[in-house]
Amino acid sequence: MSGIAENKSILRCEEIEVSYGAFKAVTNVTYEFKPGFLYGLIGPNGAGKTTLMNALSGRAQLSKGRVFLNDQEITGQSPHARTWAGLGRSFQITQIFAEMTVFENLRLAAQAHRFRLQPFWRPVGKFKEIANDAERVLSEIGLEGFGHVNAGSLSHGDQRALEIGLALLSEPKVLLLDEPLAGVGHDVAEKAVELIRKVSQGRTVLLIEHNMDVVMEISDEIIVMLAGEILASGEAETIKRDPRVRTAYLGEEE
Ligand SMILES: Nc1ncnc2c1ncn2[C@@H]1O[C@H](COP(=O)(O)OP(=O)(O)OP(=O)(O)O)[C@@H](O)[C@H]1O
Repeated sequence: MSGIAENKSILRCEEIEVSYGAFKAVTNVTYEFKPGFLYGLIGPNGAGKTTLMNALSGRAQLSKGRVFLNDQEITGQSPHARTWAGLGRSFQITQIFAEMTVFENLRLAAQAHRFRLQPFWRPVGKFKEIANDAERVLSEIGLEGFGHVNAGSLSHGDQRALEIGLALLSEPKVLLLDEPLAGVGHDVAEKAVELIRKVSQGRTVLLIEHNMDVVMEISDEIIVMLAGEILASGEAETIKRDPRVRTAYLGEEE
């Protein structure tokens, strides 16, 4: 491997493959994710986007290939170990505790992170710092007024924001977002896009999103998948003009 290329990427996968029996959901994917970039991952249903994200986060087992975070090989590490190493993710399916308040949800995640960092903390400062972490993220995700509301009674859009907040509490360097706008109404989508922009400051984000306008507007680089492989990648304008993408994905003839 070239030393220069390795130093430039924060996350890298080499020739990865995920198989379900004889079916290859992801095949021969090699990619370097640069620090501070926002990547939009697109492709038709079943193209392998979520599987690729799962392969990076450790939720899908590789049948081939390797994954590196900051040049450290993480192939075979558990999702938890990867989270601790700086690879965070939020899910397509809601992960929040509906019966607990928004603040309690955040505080639990903050507590898990703090205890992992410093398991032998003195209890005196502990609760204050955990509460501060939770407050900071509450404001970062724009839910300041909702700390005491039960998470289950938040609007769908605010629940998605809370999920992003839970992921932020592990202080990820790389954040994987699987359809954070899914089911979010038009009226709040703009707010959600702003949140994604905000959380992408100073970190690398990989975003799966079906809304093409959003992806084209927000991404520094777009990765197009088709049938388990990367068909094309590049800036929005390049991708929009790519005849392979237009034919295979956007459904247009050249
Ligand atoms: N656990 C599994 N067992 C068997 N097949 C699976 C499994 N998970 C995914 N697949 C298959 O792998 C392929 C890729 O699925 P994946 O969910 O990664 O696609 P996607 O691009 O994220 O699609 P969508 O946009 O619909 O979410 C699909 O054909 C899917 O049916």
